[in-house]
Amino acid sequence: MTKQGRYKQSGEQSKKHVHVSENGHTGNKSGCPISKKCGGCQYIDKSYAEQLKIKTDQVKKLLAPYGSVDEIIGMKEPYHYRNKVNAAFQHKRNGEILAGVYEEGTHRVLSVDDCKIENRLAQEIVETIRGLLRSFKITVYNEDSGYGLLRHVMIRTGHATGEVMVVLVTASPIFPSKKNFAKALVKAHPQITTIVQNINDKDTSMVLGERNQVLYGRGFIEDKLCGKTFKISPTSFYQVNPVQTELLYNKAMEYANLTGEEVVVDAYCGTGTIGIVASDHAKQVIGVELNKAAAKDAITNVKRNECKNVRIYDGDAGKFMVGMAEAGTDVDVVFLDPPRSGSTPEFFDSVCKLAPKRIVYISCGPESLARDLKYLKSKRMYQVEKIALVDLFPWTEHCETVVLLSQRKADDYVEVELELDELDVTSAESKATYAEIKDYVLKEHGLKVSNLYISQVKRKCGIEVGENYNLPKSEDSRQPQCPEEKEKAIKDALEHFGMI
Ligand SMILES: C[S@@+](CC[C@H](N)C(=O)[O-])C[C@H]1O[C@@H](n2cnc3c(N)ncnc32)[C@H](O)[C@@H]1O
Repeated sequence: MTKQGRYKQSGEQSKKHVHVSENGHTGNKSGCPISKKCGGCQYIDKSYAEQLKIKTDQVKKLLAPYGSVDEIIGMKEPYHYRNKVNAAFQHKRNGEILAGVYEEGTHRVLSVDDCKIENRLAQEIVETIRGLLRSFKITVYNEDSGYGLLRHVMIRTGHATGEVMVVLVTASPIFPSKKNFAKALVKAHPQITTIVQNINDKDTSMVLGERNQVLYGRGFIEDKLCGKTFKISPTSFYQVNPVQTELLYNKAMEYANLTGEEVVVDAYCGTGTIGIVASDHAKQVIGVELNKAAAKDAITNVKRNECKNVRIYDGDAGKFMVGMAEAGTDVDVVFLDPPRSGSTPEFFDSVCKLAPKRIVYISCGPESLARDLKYLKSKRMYQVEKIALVDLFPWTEHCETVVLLSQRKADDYVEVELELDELDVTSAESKATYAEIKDYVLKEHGLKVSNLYISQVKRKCGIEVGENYNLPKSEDSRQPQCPEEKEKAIKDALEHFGMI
């Protein structure tokens, strides 16, 4: 759970404690009474101008070996931008209920009067829920004893649409008077468009469980970004600062420089936002996302925005790219927007095989970005052209980076070519190419093996090699069968490459 403070808005009061910095943005010396304990806003005591400078310096230092960094794109009004608010609850000894955030590194709930970054309405709704708990006799979950019902509340708001989703996370599916509770909540805040009960009955520090039950409305909200509409479910990823996200996506589109002719990959696509925004300017967009709920939302979003040229796949981006490379798909531009931990060598090896003209890397983790750029640099195929910074997370130490890489001229690098007979169209789950398997078998066993033998053994081991790949053309045609010795050697190779 993120650790930001919240509650009763006293905007006027907090203004008394702020100071104005050189660029007119305000800094906060004492505006948040729990900032030291909460730990969510590491830069709460700095002016906004100082925050931007620190972030720029940090990224410049990390990315110095790759290129120069453009001036950071800051937020005009860097307050109450978070469209997702999580609240934890706790009973005090005197019976009073606290609603707030966990004190950093603990599971003690901190109650707060004001949070600079969270959506104001969401904060008011949390406060209302806290009040309703007593009248509805709803108990608060106690992590130590395992008793109690309400574990967390998550509120997501659509910045452009004004839609509001309240997710009540309960430890049990049995929620007495839930419909009446939902009714009372909507009466207090008619802006709420949907209420979902999420059941989390596991002993875990994860906020959300796997089951959802809609108590009111559609069970999701919609928001708009760059003129497109997006469905947001309780569990799907959606950027928390929509105002800055539009600037981030605009920068990514500028870097991609699409003309309408390109085949584009949107890797780690979440609910499909980047690919859908790109789709008006591309021939075809292929999105891939691991989280099933997000991929499902992405498919809905493709239909919702009537994008005829976008296809979404559910799966691991690295493995998906391996499959694309092995199938020899034409790709012109790759967007990737991985989680903070960054991407993988497997992903970049396949990107190099696909050889798109441009790569647009969007990152919320400068360290993992630097690591990945180092890896890409070692492949000598791409060079960094531009680096932009967009501040998506004012008052915190986090920042978003966009990097444009373009393919170096052919004589600057050694191109790795895939042979046609390597094409094994459904090899998304394979980890080594046929050539790699052949090399291994020759080196380790001194045996030469054919593609046919490899495909026979792969099939025997239950590895999908494509419906008709290397199968006899007709029922009665005779094909040589892989001898036992070679079969053993190929199996050894498959084991070596972690394929069986
Ligand atoms: C930083 S988010 C970006 C989402 C989207 N591009 C956006 O702007 O909203 C990273 C996404 O990567 C997904 N993800 C994490 N690991 C993945 C993997 N191995 N393969 C594909 N997607 C993955 C997450 O579920 C999440 O939706």
